[in-house]
Amino acid sequence: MISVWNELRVARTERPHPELEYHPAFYGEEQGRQLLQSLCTQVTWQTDHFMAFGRRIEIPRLQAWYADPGIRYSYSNNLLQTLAWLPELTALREQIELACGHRFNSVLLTYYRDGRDSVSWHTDDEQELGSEPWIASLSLGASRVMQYRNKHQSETGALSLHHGDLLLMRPGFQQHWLHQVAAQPEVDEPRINLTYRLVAMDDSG
Ligand SMILES: O=C(O)CCC(=O)C(=O)O
Ligand SMILES: [Fe+2]
Repeated sequence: MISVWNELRVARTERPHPELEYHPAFYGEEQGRQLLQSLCTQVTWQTDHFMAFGRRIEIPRLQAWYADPGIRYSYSNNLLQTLAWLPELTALREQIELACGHRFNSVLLTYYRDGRDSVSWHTDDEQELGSEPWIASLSLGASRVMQYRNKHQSETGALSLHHGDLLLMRPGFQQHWLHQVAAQPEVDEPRINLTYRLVAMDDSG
């Protein structure tokens, strides 16, 4: 597969680093609007929960998980229900694989209904992703800020992710950095983020 990433611009952050590759407007404006619209209505959005201090708390966003047969994925002890691929998501997967020269077998969709929805500091370092994951993240809809901070030093950064932008997180990013999309109460439009991942097959049956 030919990688086109060498033609792309690296994220313009306060201090750009080699573990992020940023391709603004990877997806066209109108094409993106149509995809956003169709995902809003066709995806089986799930409300997930986590346990804290003995209480079951709803996470502040909706999610959906699409993957090849045999792939199972859980985070924070939540096993995500695997849905069968929608044609739109398969087409996008091919486009993204071609652009970045990496294979993906699953996608986590996150629906931020408005600026009150968020995802707090975390790293995508589940065991199933292996030690050196490539994760491709496409943003649709409202612009939101992704912040990241180094796990070992005080270094931080932020990136404004706009409609149609593609961000490739290289191996090393999950190992050394945490990231979050904090609440931005002034945002009243929805946003969908898709993170394509390569998850190891579950052999446990
Ligand atoms: O919404 C984003 O840009 C990031 C989402 C994220 O961190 C994730 O899906 O793991
Ligand atoms: Fe993440």
